[in-house]
Amino acid sequence: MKIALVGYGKMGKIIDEIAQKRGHEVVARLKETPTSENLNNPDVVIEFSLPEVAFENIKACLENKIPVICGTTGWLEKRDEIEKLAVENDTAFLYGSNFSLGVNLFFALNERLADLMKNVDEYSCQLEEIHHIHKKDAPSGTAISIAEGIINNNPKFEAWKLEETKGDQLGIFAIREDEVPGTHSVFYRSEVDEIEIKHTAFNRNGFALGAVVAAEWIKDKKGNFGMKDVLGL
Ligand SMILES: NC(=O)C1=CN([C@@H]2O[C@H](COP(=O)(O)OP(=O)(O)OC[C@H]3O[C@@H](n4cnc5c(N)ncnc54)[C@H](OP(=O)(O)O)[C@@H]3O)[C@@H](O)[C@H]2O)C=CC1
Ligand SMILES: O=C(O)C1=N[C@H](C(=O)O)C[C@H](O)C1
Repeated sequence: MKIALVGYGKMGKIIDEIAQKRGHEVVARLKETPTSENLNNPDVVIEFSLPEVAFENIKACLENKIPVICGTTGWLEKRDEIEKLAVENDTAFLYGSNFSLGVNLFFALNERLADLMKNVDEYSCQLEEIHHIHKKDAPSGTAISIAEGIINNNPKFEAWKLEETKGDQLGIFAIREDEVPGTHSVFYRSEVDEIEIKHTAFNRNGFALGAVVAAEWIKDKKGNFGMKDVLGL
């Protein structure tokens, strides 16, 4: 496949390497808004840029009828508009807050545990995410996905907020530390014990591989998708 990379920072560079190892041609490496010219006629775009520019980047690609794999987080208030554009332009869009296989298995485990806990009043629930000091958004997109998984499976919670859990607001602590690639924990605490489920990324390779696998999957698809569709979870 011909892959265009929109956003060429920590993630873009690793995706470039993995895509080429898997036999793909990387036809663009952009650090600016994509156009029909600078994209260089790709089969698919993989977008890992910044929260403040992702919407315009994705919009430009979809309006050129090019399918997009988006990993950029922190822009989801405009997701509905993007998903409408994908349908209107007869192309495909796939957003993943986290493309690693491990985190997507963690998402399924988290939802099952939340369902088990919905009738158990002895435990409080708290989320924690730890990332490198360069990260622009908080909480992480992965933490938001985890929170949404709990909210959708446990009616005790209506929404999420930064900091401690209070009433029907599920708390997320966002910690920025050194060069941490991404660690996510869910804690259930009672007066007598604690249950923790945790995912620790050792590096960014799992994120990058998942994005390239999603790009291979989305070819010839139409509509809006997530990593659950790619992995069959
Ligand atoms: N879904 C997932 O699995 C993962 C998602 N992410 C998310 O991906 C995003 C990128 O992360 P990361 O690579 O670490 O961030 P970086 O800051 O390392 O890279 C961002 C890149 O975007 C470039 N950029 C700036 N403006 C534009 C623009 N208008 N159009 C296109 N590119 C632009 C930057 O260029 P310049 O260097 O000139 O500023 C830089 O190359 C973040 O939102 C992060 O949360 C990260 C890891 C995994
Ligand atoms: O910025 C990062 O690095 C990461 N961001 C994503 C997120 O916001 O969840 C995914 C991963 O945790 C790394």
